Amino acid sequence: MMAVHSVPDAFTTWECDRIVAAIAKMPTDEALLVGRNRDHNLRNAELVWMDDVGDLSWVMTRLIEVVSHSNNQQFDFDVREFAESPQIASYDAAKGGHFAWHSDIGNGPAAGKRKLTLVLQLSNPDTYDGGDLEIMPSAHILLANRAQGSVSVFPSFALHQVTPIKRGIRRSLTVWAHGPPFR
Ligand SMILES: O=C(O)CCC(=O)C(=O)O
Ligand SMILES: [Fe+2]
Repeated sequence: MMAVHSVPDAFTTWECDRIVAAIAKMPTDEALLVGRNRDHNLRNAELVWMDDVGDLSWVMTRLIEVVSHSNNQQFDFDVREFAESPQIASYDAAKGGHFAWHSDIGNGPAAGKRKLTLVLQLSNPDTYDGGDLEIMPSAHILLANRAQGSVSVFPSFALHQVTPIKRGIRRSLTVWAHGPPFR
């Protein structure tokens, strides 16, 4: 069954705060969508690519462990590499932050090989309203754990969205695991 694999305490709140502090100094890109379209009806967020930030290699090490464990526990997909930098997104209520229903499998050389999507909740859920990550791995919509430090892993083809944020700022880290196309 293609559900969502949830890891409640993948990172501590202290670790999440360290990641947010490291990216706070970086200039942001306006969110580019799969296929590099800009469409604020679909997504409004600001992005930092983790590979552009100074030493966060400990984060990548942990992300690889979590994805490997989730894949072994639940998916058993043929995943072989992390072909793209993790992305840290900020959704700001003051800017209409959201991301409408989409799948992460795109047309580019890397986006076309996405097999698993991992999302880490970087923000304390008491500091924002809305901004829910909803995932539809089958006919039902699942609400991702909002707890800071929790991780949700799901097939990259599954539709998912971030509902409009109503108060505050929500930050998330997304990383994809890649492999040969499904067949
Ligand atoms: O911010 C999130 O929770 C999801 C991000 C996302 O879906 C993506 O970057 O493709
Ligand atoms: Fe996505």
